[in-house]
Amino acid sequence: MPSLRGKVQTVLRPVEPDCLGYTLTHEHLTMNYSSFFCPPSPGQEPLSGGPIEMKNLFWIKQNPYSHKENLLLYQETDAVKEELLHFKAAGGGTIVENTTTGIGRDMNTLKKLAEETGVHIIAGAGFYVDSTHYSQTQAMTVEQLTGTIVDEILNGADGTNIKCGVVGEIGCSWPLTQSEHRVLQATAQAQSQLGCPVIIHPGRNSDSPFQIIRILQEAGADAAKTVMSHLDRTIFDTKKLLEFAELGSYLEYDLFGTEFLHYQFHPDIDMPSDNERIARIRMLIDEGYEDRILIAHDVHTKNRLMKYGGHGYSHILKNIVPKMLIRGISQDKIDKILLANPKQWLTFK
Ligand SMILES: CC(=O)NCCS(=O)(=O)O
Repeated sequence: MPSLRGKVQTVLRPVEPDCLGYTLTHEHLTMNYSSFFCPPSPGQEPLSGGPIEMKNLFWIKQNPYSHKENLLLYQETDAVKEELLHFKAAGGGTIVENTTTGIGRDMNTLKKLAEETGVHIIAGAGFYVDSTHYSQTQAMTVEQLTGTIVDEILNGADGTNIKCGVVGEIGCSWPLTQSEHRVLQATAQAQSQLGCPVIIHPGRNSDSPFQIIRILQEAGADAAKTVMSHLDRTIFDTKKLLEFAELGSYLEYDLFGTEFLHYQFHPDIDMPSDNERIARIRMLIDEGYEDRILIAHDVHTKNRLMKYGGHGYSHILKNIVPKMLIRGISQDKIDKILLANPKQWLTFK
């Protein structure tokens, strides 16, 4: 088995890190999120069925998890292909596809999309949050879970010979469950065997990222090769965010394009706007963390696609980068965030 050291593993083949180009480190191209359906507020039930139309788009934007069809991104491969070509035309090179076991990972579709668009696609190994763990997953030991993750990277996932190139997004709830704890330990063991990149979906509590990094490190992981996703909705207090940054993981703001009044998964959380995300990133750069920042959109519902009036996969390149420049983030720093940092993270050690 040739070593992956110094390479990035896409769904087509291992490639040289220099060929990645602008990289979004947290997206989904095909996924089934139906198990996270949130029943709508009383009186709004009729809105959750039926097709996505102009007249219900605003409601879906505010209640993305209450519209049944909106959760079935896997039905939109043709639109996703078109939008990947749009991403490429906007200067994009690579997408890390974070769909793991439990939310409908589809390796064959990822391979086809990579072949047909020329965009580098990197697939995720491992498991999403506990509520999606199969009973077999719940029953597995850390060693067995490690074996599965390693196999998905070295030999291929889901009965294919198409290989994953990162571990994650590894799903964590708050409070963390025992099964998620074992998956984290297995993630750390796989990382220490393979030198691979890891990406984590934390629970919706500001203590969750700290707990996760501690568990990973105790099990042998390298925080410097690990991404903490979804910081947009997880750590709001500046002092606490800087304390977390000190632990050494990548700091990912990956919900660009998500702007709504009411965050259905956690009503106590006010989802920030894109302008607030840019201000946070600016603060982290000013504090010296420019080598640790990553950004993405985490497209995972249909309404985020351009086909349905959403921003697609090009919003960061077309709209966020120009706004970052206006807010005093230099092109040099932007290139770190979209080019150098992803390349560094994705290269096997
Ligand atoms: C696919 C996925 O994990 N979506 C949820 C993102 S969120 O930050 O927990 O809302």
